[in-house]
Amino acid sequence: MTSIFVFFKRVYTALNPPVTLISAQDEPIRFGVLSAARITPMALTIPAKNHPEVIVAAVAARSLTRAQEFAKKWGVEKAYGGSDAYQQLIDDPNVDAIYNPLPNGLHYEWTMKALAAGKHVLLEKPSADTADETKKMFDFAKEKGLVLLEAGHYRFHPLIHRVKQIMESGEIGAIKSIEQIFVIPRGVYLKPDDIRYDFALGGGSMMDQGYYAINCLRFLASSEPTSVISASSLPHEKDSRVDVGMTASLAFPNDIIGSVSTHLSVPPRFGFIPRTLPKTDCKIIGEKGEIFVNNWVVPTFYHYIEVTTKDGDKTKKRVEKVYSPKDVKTGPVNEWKGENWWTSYRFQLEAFVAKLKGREPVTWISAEDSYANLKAIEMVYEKAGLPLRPASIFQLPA
Ligand SMILES: NC(=O)C1=CN([C@@H]2O[C@H](COP(=O)(O)OP(=O)(O)OC[C@H]3O[C@@H](n4cnc5c(N)ncnc54)[C@H](OP(=O)(O)O)[C@@H]3O)[C@@H](O)[C@H]2O)C=CC1
Ligand SMILES: O=C1OC[C@@H](O)[C@H](O)[C@H]1O
Repeated sequence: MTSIFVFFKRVYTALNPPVTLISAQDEPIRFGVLSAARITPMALTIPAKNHPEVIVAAVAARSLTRAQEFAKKWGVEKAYGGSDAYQQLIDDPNVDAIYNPLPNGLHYEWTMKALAAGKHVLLEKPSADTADETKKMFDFAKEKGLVLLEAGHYRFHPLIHRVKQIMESGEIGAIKSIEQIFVIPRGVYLKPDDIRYDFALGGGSMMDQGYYAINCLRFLASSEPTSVISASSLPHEKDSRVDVGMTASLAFPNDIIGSVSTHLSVPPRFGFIPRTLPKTDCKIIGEKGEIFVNNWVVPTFYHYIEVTTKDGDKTKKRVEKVYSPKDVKTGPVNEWKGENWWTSYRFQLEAFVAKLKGREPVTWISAEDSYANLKAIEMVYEKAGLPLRPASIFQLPA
């Protein structure tokens, strides 16, 4: 009974966090949002309510009505609409940082434009359609002295750091394999015309759930894949370049095999029993045991880590949950700021603002890391015989 109450309280507070007054000592960071994308409330406007140094100052959408509705619903001060709205937002002198949740294929163009206008950027994952574009954006941000962060939010939540800590403790012995499954049920979240099914916009399951699966493999293996052993895609019926699903197996240093399985549209069981929830599981197999992690992508709602170790004939099992940094008993994560209801997006916002303010964020996703993730995604596409997502034709004016 207590745990059901704790669950509801945590989820309710994550979605309705206490509103924090803007700090009087410091200038707040004023965000502008490119588009009225569905992810924005979760990734920015809700966490911003609770951040004492963040104001969501403006939103731009292709339709003014849509921008105004979004602004009204989420308490955003200003709305820009129309064909020039994105540029107007970027040029707004009251905006310090841009949140870019446009379709993947537009990430490069609008991030480059925002950086050119002197704005910091919190950029949705994956950074761009190609590794080459990713490098160009991060190089440009460095040249301009601006902060650019790929919004790989799960990496800012303490859960995945605890998983890595268990692996590194040697408890399950040398790591042999890491398996990632991230699949979402048909019809519940994505309509047939979703941006994820559009090749020109950088669609495909490897770009979407594959971003996380590959990222988590690389993070937990603490290395880059040396080759893709096999990769097989489930093609979209209207455009075979778009992978509705992908399974791939990758070789990592130290004889670790990583595997990913992604799907944008898992059919109902037996063709008629609907599935409702996405599945995000990770299984790490070591020489002396296993770690199973359920729901590491959005852990605040619910998750568990199950550690199984073998000692001769005896098998020991234990379950851990890491909602707050304090749940990690030893090591630097214990010192992180955060509550059990903080979402991965709230932790991410904390880090992004810290970086902008010249403080040291507790953790970060580097330019090299963002590049390497796209590179690994490209290796999978190549092995599967699919073309890379199209590079943007946008070029910054000289
Ligand atoms: N971090 C996370 O947990 C998540 C991240 N994402 C990432 O965020 C991004 C957006 O995803 P999501 O919110 O699901 O997407 P949506 O389709 O809801 O939003 C995309 C926005 O892009 C704008 N847009 C501009 N040009 C086009 C175009 N040609 N076609 C379609 N839309 C266009 C639209 O803006 P307008 O309002 O101006 O019409 C639309 O609101 C993706 O990169 C995705 O990978 C997505 C979900 C979760
Ligand atoms: O980033 C994401 O996280 C959750 C998924 O369901 C979604 O498709 C993806 O874009």
